[in-house]
This record gives sequence, structure tokens and C-alpha cells, in this order.
Amino acid sequence: MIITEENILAALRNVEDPDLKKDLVTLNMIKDVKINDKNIAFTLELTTPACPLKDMLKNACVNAIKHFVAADAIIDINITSRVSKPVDTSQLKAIKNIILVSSGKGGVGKSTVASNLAITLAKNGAKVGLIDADIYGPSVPTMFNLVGAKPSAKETEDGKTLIEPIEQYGIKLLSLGFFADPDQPVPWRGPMASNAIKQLFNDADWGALDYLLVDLPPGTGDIHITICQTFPIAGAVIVTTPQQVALADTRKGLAMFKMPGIDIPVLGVIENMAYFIPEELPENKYYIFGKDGGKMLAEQFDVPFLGEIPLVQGISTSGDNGRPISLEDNNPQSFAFNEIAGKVAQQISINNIK
Ligand SMILES: Nc1ncnc2c1ncn2[C@@H]1O[C@H](COP(=O)(O)OP(=O)(O)OP(=O)(O)O)[C@@H](O)[C@H]1O
Repeated sequence: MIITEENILAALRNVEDPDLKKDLVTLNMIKDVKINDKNIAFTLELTTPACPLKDMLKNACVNAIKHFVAADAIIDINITSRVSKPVDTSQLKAIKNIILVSSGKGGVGKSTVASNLAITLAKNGAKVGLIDADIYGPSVPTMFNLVGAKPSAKETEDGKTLIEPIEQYGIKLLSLGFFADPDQPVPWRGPMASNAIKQLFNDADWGALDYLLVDLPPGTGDIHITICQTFPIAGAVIVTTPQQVALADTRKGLAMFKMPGIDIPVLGVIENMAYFIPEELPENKYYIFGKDGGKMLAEQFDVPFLGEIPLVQGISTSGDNGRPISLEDNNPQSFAFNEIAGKVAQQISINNIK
């Protein structure tokens, strides 16, 4: 068979993206096909740089071309991505997907998860921002080694003043902690807190972002309602620990996102501190808070289970030292965060195609 672009595209129509349930040609993911004798090159444009199916799709393309077009073809696939976004007409047009990171209870590791997910998505090549909206105890300044940092302001051409997010580890950051005295007992309350948070979205120079993560305060309250009702949210990630007391509060958090008038897609549940691994015995797992609580909760609410993170000292010390663990490339916990970040991005891509 003569190798033509039509033959190649016809072959690739047999490759379906298992998440998006359509073939790669219909999804407009195949670009720039070039043919030179038996050499075939093209670009496969994914919906997220963190796509967990990258290798699988690449292999499927090679197999389809070899099977339907030419068994001896030499195939070179260049993988890129263009992050998809929900259809919306909001003022935050340059921000493609706002992801809420939420928990029913305080102290379950929501900020740890939000920070590590942000870093992991950025490491995969996405443009990422993080808003720390935790009015009770903003932890982003500590986790990103930015205690005492103050964002600067800039004047736009039309005379508006914009806050400049602070960039650290490739992520644009704004935290309520940058604007309050860390020793003040209750820095933000009621309408003042809601207004401050709205400003972090509306009056900041975010530029173009693929993902803007929001570290919410624990529980369900005014801040949650304000954010959910003011901004177009792509979805919420729920962080829980396996104890019954945490799960009970997580149920309420999950139910809030499903309430009429809020109705935010739940991207899934992450079980943090799922088991304890002692540093000197890394093969041993101790289920000190019970087993599979997060997984069962996800099943019960019919939302995806995104994965589990163990309780390890390295996660806590790295956060306290201002360099979250996922900055380390070869750490098992970085692999765990990479898998979870891939699943979060995958769920967003699935929702955006609906
Ligand atoms: N998987 C883990 N292993 C070890 N320590 C952890 C883990 N996850 C979180 N921690 C530690 O637990 C503490 C609380 O975590 P974090 O601040 O992320 O929780 P949070 O849910 O955001 O809390 P808050 O309710 O105050 O916002 C921190 O000291 C953090 O380093």
C-alpha cells in the first residue's frame, strides 16, 4: 500500500482514547503528518501533559499504522499537549481549569497534597498556579519557603492595580498568609475573607494557566460557597485520612459539592496518611488509622478514587523545610503524587469533553 496521509489517518481512526471514548482523529489530536518514503512523523496532541495514557496511546498508534498501513514503517511520534478547558464565559479566560483541594477536617494533609499536586503538574510541563485560601492557617508560605514574602503590585495600561503572584518552583503562588501577620490570631473573617479571596482570583496577574489549584480552608463554610458560586470551577479533589472521624466530615464535604446551586464535579478522593512506613523499614506498612476508608467512601459516593499517600516522615519534614517532597525526582512519594496528578488531569480532560 502506498503510504499517504489519508491512509495514516484512517489507521489512526482505529485508536480510541479510552477516557474520552472517541478516536484520536475525531478528537483532532493528530497534527503535522509528514511522510518520507517509509518514514512517518506526526504530532500527537494530548489534553494534558500529565496524561497517564501517554505511552499506551503512542504504542497503539504505532501498532495501528504497522497493521493497517505498512508493517515496515518507521514511525516517529512527537507528543505535545494543549490542556482543554470547560466551556465558560467568565472573566478568568486565561485560566483554563480551577481545581479546588478540599477536606472535611483540618490537618488531614490538604495543603501538603495541594502543594505536591501543583509541583507535579508543573513538572509534567503544565502552567500552574496555586491559591492558598486557608483563612485559618495558610501553609503555602512555609511549604514554599516564602515566609515573610510580600507580593508586589503592578499597574496595568488601563490604570488597574494587579497583585503579582510570587513564583517558586515553577508555580505562581498567592496565599492569604502573604497579606496577614502570621501571629495574628484570626486574620480573616466573614465578608472580609470572602472579598480578599475574590481579589486573589480577580485582581492578580495570573497570566495564562492550565491549572489553578485552590487550597481551601477545611470543612464547609462561607469561603467555599463564595468560591464555588463566583468562579467557574473545573472540579474538586477531596483529601481525607482513613479514620472514621475524618471520613464522617469528608462525607459532608462531598455532599456540599453535590448540593443544588453548588454542583461542582468531584474529581475524586485522595487518601492521605493511608498507612505508616517507618524510614528504617520501608517495606513495612502499618494501617494505623484503618484500611481503605477513602476508597470505600469514593465507592459509596460513586466518585473516582485517585490514590493513596502513606504517612512518612519525609513528607512532613520536606513540607516544613519549604521544599515539598515531589521536587525530588526519584522518591517513591514523588511517584505516588505523579500517579495521582495524572488521574486528576485525566478526570478534568474527561469532564471537559462532555
Ligand atoms: N502523608 C504525610 N506523611 C507525613 N506527614 C504528613 C503527611 N501529610 C501531611 N503531613 C503533615 O501533617 C501536617 C498537616 O498537614 P497539612 O498542613 O497539609 O494539612 P491540612 O489539612 O492542610 O491542614 P489545615 O487544616 O491546617 O489546613 C503537616 O505537618 C504535614 O507536613
